[in-house]
Amino acid sequence: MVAQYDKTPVLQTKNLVKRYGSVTAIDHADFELYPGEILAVIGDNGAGKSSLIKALSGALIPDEGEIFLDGKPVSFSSPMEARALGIETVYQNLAVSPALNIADNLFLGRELLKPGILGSVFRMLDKKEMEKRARNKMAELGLMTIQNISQAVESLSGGQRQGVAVARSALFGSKVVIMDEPTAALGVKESRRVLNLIKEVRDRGLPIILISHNMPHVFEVADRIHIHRLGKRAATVTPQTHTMSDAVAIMTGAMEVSGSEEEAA
Ligand SMILES: Nc1ncnc2c1ncn2[C@@H]1O[C@H](COP(=O)(O)OP(=O)(O)OP(=O)(O)O)[C@@H](O)[C@H]1O
Repeated sequence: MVAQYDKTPVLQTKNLVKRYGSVTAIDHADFELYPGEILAVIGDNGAGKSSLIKALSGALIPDEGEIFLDGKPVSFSSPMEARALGIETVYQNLAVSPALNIADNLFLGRELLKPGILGSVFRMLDKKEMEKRARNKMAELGLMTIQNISQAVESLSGGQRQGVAVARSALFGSKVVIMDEPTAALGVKESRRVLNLIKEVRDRGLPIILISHNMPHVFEVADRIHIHRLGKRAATVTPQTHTMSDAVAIMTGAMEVSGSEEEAA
């Protein structure tokens, strides 16, 4: 799917504010994610990226401002509410439960029950159906180098584990997938696989917000790059119009971006 910048943003914020005492973590931040794109969010430590992502995923309730999903105002008071609306977040650390198998991980917290009375009254899990759907999703995303869906996740490599987390988000994220530093703990080869997977998810129609400190990764996969500084967007650039050093300069305040450039980007 090609990014559609003439459409209504899938996810948008206007004038979002979050204060922690005297610290303003989100300072009237605007943000837009368009259909079909990978939008990277970058910024220096403490710029407010996590706070923004938490607001978008229901983990933080903003003090002011608005969030729009498909153009409609929304508010979430918990990550569960954001998930129910199709916003799925893959956190770096809480990606998977090692002791569980792949299928169980994919359906963790959203287990399918058997049809009829076995499910509705006896709450029996539909293991076969979950395994079938898990296998299909993993195959669809090119992850079936992992042969055995009932293999414990602790026996997988870091990249494969991240793959399971990405597959889970693709399975349930109906509108948006947010990925927080998905390659941070991975080696070169594994990072490559996960980056390809991220592109695959985008190409299948789910827009992605990618938070990363890894500039080469950002510049490789992002369609646009939202640069966050001092609690708000300093600029939105693309890998075609700006270099990595431009992005770092904007991030640190060494390069000023005029209002019109910000608007045009
Ligand atoms: N729960 C909190 N209580 C108090 N201050 C907070 C809290 N969470 C974030 N902050 C402050 O808000 C500001 C933005 O933090 P945030 O974690 O959003 O930045 P970040 O860009 O994600 O940083 P990093 O890249 O280091 O993770 C920082 O000054 C931080 O100290």
